[in-house]
Amino acid sequence: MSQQPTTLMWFRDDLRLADNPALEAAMASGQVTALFILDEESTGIRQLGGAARWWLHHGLEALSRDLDSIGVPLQLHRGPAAIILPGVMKAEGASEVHWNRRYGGPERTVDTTVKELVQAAGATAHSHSGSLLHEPWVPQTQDGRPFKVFTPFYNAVQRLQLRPALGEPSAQLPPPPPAKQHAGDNLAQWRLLPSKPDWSRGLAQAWTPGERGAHERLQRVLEEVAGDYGEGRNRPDLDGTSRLSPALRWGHLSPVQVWESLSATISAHPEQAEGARAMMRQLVWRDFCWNLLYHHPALPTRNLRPEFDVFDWAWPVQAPDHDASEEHLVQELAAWRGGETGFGMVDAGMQQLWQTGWMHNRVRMVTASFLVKNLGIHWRIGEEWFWDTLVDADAASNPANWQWVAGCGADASPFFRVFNPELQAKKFDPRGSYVSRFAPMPSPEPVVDLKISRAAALESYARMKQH
Ligand SMILES: Cc1cc2nc3c(=O)[nH]c(=O)nc-3n(C[C@H](O)[C@H](O)[C@H](O)COP(=O)(O)OP(=O)(O)OC[C@H]3O[C@@H](n4cnc5c(N)ncnc54)[C@H](O)[C@@H]3O)c2cc1C
Repeated sequence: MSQQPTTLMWFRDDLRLADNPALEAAMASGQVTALFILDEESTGIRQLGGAARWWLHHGLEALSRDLDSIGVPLQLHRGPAAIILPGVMKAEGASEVHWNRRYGGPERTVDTTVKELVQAAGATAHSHSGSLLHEPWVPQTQDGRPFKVFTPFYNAVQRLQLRPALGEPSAQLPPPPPAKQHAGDNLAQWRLLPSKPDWSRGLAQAWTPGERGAHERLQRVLEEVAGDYGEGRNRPDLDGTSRLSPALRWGHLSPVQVWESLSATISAHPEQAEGARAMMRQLVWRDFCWNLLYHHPALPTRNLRPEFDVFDWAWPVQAPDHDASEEHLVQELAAWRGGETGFGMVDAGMQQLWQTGWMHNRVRMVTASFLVKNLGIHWRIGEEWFWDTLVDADAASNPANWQWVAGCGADASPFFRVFNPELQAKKFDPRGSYVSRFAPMPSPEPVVDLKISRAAALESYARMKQH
């Protein structure tokens, strides 16, 4: 039997076997060796947050087991991808590498460099579309520009043809030779898990990272959540949303798989169509955020609306009785992070985030609005905290949503919407069960006066508009 050429599959944000276009193509063309590179050194690549590292550790363990079952070895390497990947190709004698595309600025630069190096070495690099519903350059306005507002983007996406989801690849034969010596790191060497203290118990109780856990949750969502999503989605006290965000973030599921499953639910159970369609619309929000990042690579750090650069969150100074000293702001920030602001909905959200690595969307909006508008602290500081603590933190959805709440984002969100955490709690946690589950008791003294701080925010905004 002739020896098949070795092909590399480079995993990144797509830790799954099924509906993985790059893996499918790699397996069609040769004997596959899989690779994951922990790259925290290439220019501009953002270091993963603590909760993300926890997820990555377990996600890679699961991936490695799943790959084992189809006879594909997984190598782990750490360092700049532009050095590591060509090195692995050489060591393996690989003539091809496949990956699913990434859309952040620094990641795209790395991928372009890697492609050039691979080609210069006489091999080929193939990129595939596997992590979004549609590539970010596909939905366009009538005059060929990227969208800046969600609703027309959503309408345009509705008119596009979605690729069909792929199944799981069959096992490769003959079985691979035993792992070569020095074929990468051991996962434990990366020390992705927290120790001293180990704060991950709540995360471990809440989540099962990996493709299997993701499919189990998807099944449950289809059976029990999607139909009522229209009403349940705003209720943090209920299991009313999919909680698939980390599975989508790490690519244990593709958005195409979720979309297809929801479409099938609509066909089989038309009475669930409203809820399922509302959930599909949220998947388009995910694509929209990646569109924004693709077309505005500075999204994680720069206001999308430049007029906000002038005023840049300096308004607490304006509130008559507000202590705007740096020391006081640091205390307020600590109260926000620690869930000790004295506002039940904010505190419950921040505690849920700390304990489980996830927070309900409505509460994310409330806590973000509170930080930016009532405490007058820059959205970037909140974004960084979420980046560190969310298991689903991603380079597009996190800053895009922070900017949306702050009012400086691309979407036409009215800045004047300052969420009132007390009213939000009454409306969306009517029995108080969410707040009493997560918020500390007794509730601390409120760190700020809602009315005064709101008025100060609005006044500063009005002044900015006059600028
Ligand atoms: C300040 C702030 C920060 C956020 N940071 C992130 C983040 O880092 N990563 C992240 O995935 N989401 C983020 N979101 C969006 C949203 O809160 C989460 O996607 C959602 O709460 C995840 O829960 P779920 O899976 O149950 O969502 P569901 O309501 O079940 O929605 C289904 C899927 O659609 C996508 N989705 C839903 N809402 C949004 C949205 N507003 N923007 C982008 N995608 C969306 C998610 O992939 C989600 O899993 C943020 C929202 C806010 C207000």
